[in-house]
Amino acid sequence: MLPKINFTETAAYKYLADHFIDINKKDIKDLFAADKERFAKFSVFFEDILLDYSKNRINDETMALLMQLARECKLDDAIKAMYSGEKINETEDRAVLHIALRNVSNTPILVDGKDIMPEINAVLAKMEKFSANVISGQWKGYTGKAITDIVNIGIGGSDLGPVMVTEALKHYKNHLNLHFVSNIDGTHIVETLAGLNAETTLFLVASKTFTTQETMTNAHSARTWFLHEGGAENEIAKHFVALSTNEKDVAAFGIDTENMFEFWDWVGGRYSLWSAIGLSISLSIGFDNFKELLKGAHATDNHFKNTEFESNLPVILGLLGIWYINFYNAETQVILPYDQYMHRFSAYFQQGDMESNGKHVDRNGNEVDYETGPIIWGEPGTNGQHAFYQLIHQGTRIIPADFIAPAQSLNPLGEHHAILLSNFFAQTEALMNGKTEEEVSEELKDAGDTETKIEELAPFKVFEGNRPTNSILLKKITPYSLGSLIAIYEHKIFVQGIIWNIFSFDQWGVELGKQLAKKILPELENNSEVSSHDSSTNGLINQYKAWR
Ligand SMILES: O=P(O)(O)OC[C@H]1O[C@H](O)[C@@H](O)[C@@H](O)[C@@H]1O
Repeated sequence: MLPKINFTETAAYKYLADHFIDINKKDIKDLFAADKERFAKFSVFFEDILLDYSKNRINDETMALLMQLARECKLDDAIKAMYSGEKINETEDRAVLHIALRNVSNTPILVDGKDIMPEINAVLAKMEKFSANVISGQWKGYTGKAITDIVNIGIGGSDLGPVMVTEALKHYKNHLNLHFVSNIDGTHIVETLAGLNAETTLFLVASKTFTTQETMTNAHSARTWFLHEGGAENEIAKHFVALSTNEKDVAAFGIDTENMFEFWDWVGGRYSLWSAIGLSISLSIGFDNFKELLKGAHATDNHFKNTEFESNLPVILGLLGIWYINFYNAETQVILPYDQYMHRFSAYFQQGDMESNGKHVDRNGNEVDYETGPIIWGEPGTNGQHAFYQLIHQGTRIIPADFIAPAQSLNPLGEHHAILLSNFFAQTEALMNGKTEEEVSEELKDAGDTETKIEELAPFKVFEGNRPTNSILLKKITPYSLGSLIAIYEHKIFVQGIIWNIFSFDQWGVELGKQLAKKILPELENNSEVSSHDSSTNGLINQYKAWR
């Protein structure tokens, strides 16, 4: 059982509320001026990852109180509960064990008294063999040709992780072409299949439940396409495999359960890239690299479990988030990777974070009276700089930002990486320091502007600064370091969920829309006027019918 403590009733929370009044008057740049040790104090290494959190609106006391808050909320007990396989996903009566999927040290992990490691290792061995066969060309399509194209059909957690990781690790990929179909919009599958040859295409039907409407519809369309292109029913096994927990429905679809890669109900969809759902990753970069990804995540898992809170990256990041969300009323959190390969990283954590902590009922079943999960967004730098950074620099909201960059480029090209990184360093500096009216006036004077012009323009050119950022500098993007980084963010979400006293591993909020769509679908079958809904929904449906 997880602790069920209202964090706003802890002593630490009350101290933090008082402390906030004091620190809110301070500027980060003054805190730097007053403390030569600030960077050393507020930065921490984990292997080849450096987290610098010194450019935040914090001092020693803030961090000490945040750590106290974590202790009063019994974060340590919660971590132990997760790692020991307790059913901490109480509303679904399930354990939460993505950490087991990457438990490369193989220490037993028990669920209902049974060690789950042998099952995990068996699926990994099956993935290894299958990946090797497909990559080497030993696995043949129905006309005896090797596979050239892989199409992963899945949505949500059965899509976003594989997409993000295969993109982030594209540098390590082999000759196989990867495609991902998620959207129910027919355009997605039509456009994907348009360039493909059925003889050399392998479909991975990725769905934990194997009942998701989008995935099942797309999978059936892929099957129809395969048969239409010349494949026969009894050749489906050579071109369709399933990644799922639902053996019965996989068999009903016509996929040989020999070609099913299993996972388990204690793997949440948005935490499933480490499971059989990662088969597309293993096919794309080879199983050895997939294993490296798992190893990197495992290293983070050990760090999170064994390191004191004060030097624990997920704990620090989680608590800083709490500081801004619950004391500064920050509504969003922006994630800004300065790495083109990581262009889906923020999108991935939109599901990871928002589906986990977008909850308004606490673990006691009561409405919360504080804010929970933030809105997660972001794009890679430097593209974001030319799009939305204006609002981060000069808008009215406080937007805590995570800047992420690799020190080494995987594509060294002239000055590119130095220019990229100069922007990475400059942005956090600019957000912190801002630009005073004096500095602006000086600049305008140097440019030859008149006194009147200077007075007119200055207010618009002032940057108030004091905008908080974390910088995460990695040595290099490798399967291992990416695995570590993803796991850091996963555990950060866990930390925040524990403090907010919410259940982070269910997702009831995705159900209502699905139910209503199922009710509406039959109403779209004929042309008769619909009147069973509110006037807006009726009006929209009837106009659709008139225009289709
Ligand atoms: O893998 P599945 O079962 O197809 O689910 C896909 C997605 O469905 C729902 O939107 C949610 O439950 C997500 O968490 C999940 O990732």
